[in-house]
Amino acid sequence: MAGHAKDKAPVLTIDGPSGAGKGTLSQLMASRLGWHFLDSGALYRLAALSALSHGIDLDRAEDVALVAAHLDIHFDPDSGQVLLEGDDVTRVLRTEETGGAASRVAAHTEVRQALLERQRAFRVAPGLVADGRDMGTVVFPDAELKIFLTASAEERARRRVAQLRESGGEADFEAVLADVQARDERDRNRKDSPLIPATDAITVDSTHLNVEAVLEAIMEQARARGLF
Ligand SMILES: Nc1ncnc2c1ncn2[C@@H]1O[C@H](COP(=O)(O)OP(=O)(O)O)[C@@H](O)[C@H]1O
Ligand SMILES: Nc1ccn([C@@H]2O[C@H](COP(=O)(O)OP(=O)(O)O)[C@@H](O)[C@H]2O)c(=O)n1
Repeated sequence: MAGHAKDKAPVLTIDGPSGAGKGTLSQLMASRLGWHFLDSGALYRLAALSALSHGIDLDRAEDVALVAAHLDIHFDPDSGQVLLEGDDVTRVLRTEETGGAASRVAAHTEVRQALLERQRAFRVAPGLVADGRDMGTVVFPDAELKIFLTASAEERARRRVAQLRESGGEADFEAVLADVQARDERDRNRKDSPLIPATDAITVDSTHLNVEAVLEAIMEQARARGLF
């Protein structure tokens, strides 16, 4: 079939703004399909943390790209622990502050290029579910199924506050909403790989859907494309 990557493992991409449920749904879909999972945002977060730990100004594109190209990461799938250059960054990786730093380094073309092949290397049999901002537009433009997962900014901020509180942190709704909106704005307006649905993406608005309902909506699309 024209445009079908027959020689490559199939890919399901889930892109969208912060707190839309991409990570949750990508992991659920990966386990339903028995496929691998790529959390591309974690790579941008790790690149930002690595730059900060080396005292590199996040605005210096080429310097950040250099650390991004040489990330020394260990991920323990059983415990979920993440080590960066031997340091345990599991908790700091998920903070809103790190998300903001990730979005700053993600605006640099040099950094995006440095991470491109590393992301594509996750595409191995039997398949890949990839979560991010540009999975369907830039990294895997020939993906078999592309989902653009959205929700209102208020709902996404509510989810993030609940998530931060559950993990023992403190979170103020107005502050989180402002952070989420600032990050969306930067991600949508950057020149390279902005947050935008691929022309062939299916948009799923999760504002009024629980996780089960979103999973069912994505499963239906996956079934329709013969991914099961
Ligand atoms: N449809 C949904 N309804 C309610 N809560 C959700 C839904 N989808 C995800 N969540 C919760 O919202 C939080 C953020 O989800 P996450 O998957 O981390 O989003 P993203 O990866 O898009 O930033 C998590 O605590 C998750 O359990
Ligand atoms: N494919 C990707 C994934 C993340 N990112 C950047 O990395 C930041 C953190 O991504 P994330 O997916 O971990 O963030 P959340 O959606 O989990 O809040 C985003 O705000 C983007 O700026 C990107 O530019 N491209």
